[in-house]
Amino acid sequence: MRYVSTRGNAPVLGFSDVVLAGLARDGGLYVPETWPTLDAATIASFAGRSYPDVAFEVISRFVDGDIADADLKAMIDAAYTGTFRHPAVTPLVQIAPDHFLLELFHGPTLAFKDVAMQLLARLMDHVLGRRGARATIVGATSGDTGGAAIEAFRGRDNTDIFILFPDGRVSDVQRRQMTTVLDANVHCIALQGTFDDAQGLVKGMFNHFAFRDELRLSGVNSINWGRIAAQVVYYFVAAVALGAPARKVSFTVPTGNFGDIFAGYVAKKMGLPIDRLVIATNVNDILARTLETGRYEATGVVPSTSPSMDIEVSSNFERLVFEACGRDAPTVTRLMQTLTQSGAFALPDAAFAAIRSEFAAGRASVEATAALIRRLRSEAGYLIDTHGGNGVVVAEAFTGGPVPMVTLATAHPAKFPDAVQAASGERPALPAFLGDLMERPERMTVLANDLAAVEAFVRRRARVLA
Ligand SMILES: Cc1ncc(COP(=O)(O)O)c(C=O)c1O
Ligand SMILES: N[C@@H](CCOP(=O)(O)O)C(=O)O
Repeated sequence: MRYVSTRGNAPVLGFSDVVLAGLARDGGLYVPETWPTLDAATIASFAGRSYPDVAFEVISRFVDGDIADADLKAMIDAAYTGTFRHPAVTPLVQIAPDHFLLELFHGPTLAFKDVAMQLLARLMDHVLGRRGARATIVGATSGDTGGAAIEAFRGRDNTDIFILFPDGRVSDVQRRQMTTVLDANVHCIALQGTFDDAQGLVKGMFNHFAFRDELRLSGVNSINWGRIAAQVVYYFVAAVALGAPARKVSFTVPTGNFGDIFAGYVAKKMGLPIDRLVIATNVNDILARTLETGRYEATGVVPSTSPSMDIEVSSNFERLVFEACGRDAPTVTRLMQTLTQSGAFALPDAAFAAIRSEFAAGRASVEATAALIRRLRSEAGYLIDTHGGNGVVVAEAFTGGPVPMVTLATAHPAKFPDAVQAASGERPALPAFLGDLMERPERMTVLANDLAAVEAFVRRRARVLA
């Protein structure tokens, strides 16, 4: 399996190199040259098997021998055995006759990011160890990626990790999950800007080749194909539990950077019979507007009660545009340059039609999500977080037919206690192992939204230069 860039002008790489590369050198994102497929009998055989077993079946199609099967199996087992607080790893919960929640928050930092990050850290460590190399990881977070990455990479000898988060725009729990980890290889940067600014700086560091090569940069955001590959697994696990491949299943995904729902699209490309893929946005609804008008247009991010979805530059949308444009890399390059220059681009007609044939979309206001949280608590006895709540609000417009709907519950409600309490009257408690989180000492550095300042900070701290 080889990987090509969405912009067509970067080296073609194998899986191990793609996992270390993060962003492609032409500014694009790596995707498999062709989609691996699983036939119906193979998908049916997943029924009743453990999460690590299914993960190996799916992920090995993307690794394609680049890492020995025995090593890959061992890393998958270690990632998903004993690290998640539920034996099923990603259990399903029924909230209505035809509506299920896929709980993705049973990992160490209580968000779906743990599912991929627990494996990605092991994969990167393995590849670096094999090469006797070190890397400097830079990542941007709107709240959850950062904590999951720090937890997965803390204390590792081969990597230093620098996480940029928007100062004052993540919840206290999210911030403390990052800033209270005091291992020497962990560096938290409270950026004076938005998540889009943070992501822009990360991409700026990757596109500054002298810096990128000197620091041996790697990325752990969903620009990294390893993240997407690991997230594909739970679509298979959930759909098979509900009767696939004999029965179609729909998914609604709370969306920001488009990585999670793109993983669903990949599962469909691989042969999983997915009926609808529904994009759920909050008030930052650039993707819902794009699905309506064909025009991707930034209007400015507004803080909401679901801060992890407060995103306008939705990185992985580029992977979908690449597919929808018939893998025409020059067109993707032109559209992305237009976005950088003017803050907007118009999808070509055929690409717009292709996207609308695969996806639906909707938005959830802060008020609608608060009402939903209250209703779900009183009617179903279920306390959902604001991000999953956005998903359910949007999903309910698509339920009622013969196809079951699965909404991704992407975070534990205790990550957003104030918003969940304001909506439901109940303050969700952190699990016992995080009981003293609010008392632990914090360490972070506040930096301006300035590439040179961030690069200087990374250069001063990175052990790769020692
Ligand atoms: C809790 C939560 N839900 C949903 C999302 C959106 O996921 P994605 O960025 O993959 O679209 C995020 C951030 O990524 C998140 O942290
Ligand atoms: N919501 C995310 C934003 C980054 O997304 P990623 O999946 O590209 O890492 C976060 O919580 O940080």
